[in-house]
Amino acid sequence: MILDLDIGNTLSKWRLKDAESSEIRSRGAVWTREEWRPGADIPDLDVVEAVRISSVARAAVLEETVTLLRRQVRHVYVAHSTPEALGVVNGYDEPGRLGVDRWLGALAGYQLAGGCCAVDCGSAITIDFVLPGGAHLGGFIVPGLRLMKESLKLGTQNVAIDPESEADALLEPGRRTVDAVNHGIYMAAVSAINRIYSEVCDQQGVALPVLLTGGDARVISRGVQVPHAVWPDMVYGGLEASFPLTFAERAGKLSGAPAVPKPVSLEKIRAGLAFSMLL
Ligand SMILES: Nc1ncnc2c1ncn2[C@@H]1O[C@H](COP(=O)(O)OP(=O)(O)O)[C@@H](O)[C@H]1O
Ligand SMILES: CC(C)(COP(=O)(O)O)[C@@H](O)C(=O)NCCC(=O)O
Ligand SMILES: [K+]
Repeated sequence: MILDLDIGNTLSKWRLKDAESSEIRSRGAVWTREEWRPGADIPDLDVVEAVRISSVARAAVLEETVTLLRRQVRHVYVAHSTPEALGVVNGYDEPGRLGVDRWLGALAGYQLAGGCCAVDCGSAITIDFVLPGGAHLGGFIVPGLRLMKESLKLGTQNVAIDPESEADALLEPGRRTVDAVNHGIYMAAVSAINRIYSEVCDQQGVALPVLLTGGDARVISRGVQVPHAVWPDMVYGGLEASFPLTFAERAGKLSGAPAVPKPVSLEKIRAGLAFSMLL
């Protein structure tokens, strides 16, 4: 079995993948912490022959995790942001400083769609752009829904946005604190994504497919107006592409990859942008 780990600032996600059949056998998530208990937090390591890790948590968390895993697992692969990989050129002045989850998302998105806009809706919402030739432009970092809510300190922390809510309902003015906050932060997040996408496509003269991932991808998806696909395994896709282990991975097949969304025309994006400037 292959154990894939995606250690975020809030949640550490894991999945077990069958090295022979490439099927996903199980998956889970625990709060990001410094110490793991195999068997309780993550699967028993006896069945694991290789681990692939993406981590943006504090360096100590990654160190502890790698030390623990190396005792029991033969192959431990840790992803890092590099100046170039798989046809993508990292747009950061200091490529190693780009969050590795963003880098893996960009690699997966490029592998799947060519140029793309990769949006990761987790503790932070990150919006990264890769042009069809493989140039990563850099991106945008906005606080995630949960961080925005916590920063307000209005006692509404524990009332999450219902992931089933209709986007229309979330656009109405709230008549109590919790709704005012939830609708406000939701609008802040989706307006930022919609606007940033249009601005960058306009600047670059290209309409890019949009891919969403992260814990809040589904609810944010309802408010994103441009065509897009939700790809919960996008970061794992970057791990697969960087460290291909199974037959399917070596053939370039990324698990759980959605159909590539067809972007609207650049003319339409520009018309939308021009219209929003008039208001
Ligand atoms: N069941 C859940 N438990 C915790 N957070 C959740 C859950 N469902 C959605 N979320 C949202 O997803 C975010 C975490 O998403 P994730 O992509 O795992 O973030 P990160 O990679 O930063 O740890 C939380 O901040 C919260 O807004
Ligand atoms: C921006 C992030 C905090 C997002 O992390 P996440 O929300 O997935 O936990 C992470 O990618 C990170 O720590 N990046 C380093 C800074 C940068 O990318 O510029
Ligand atoms: K993120």
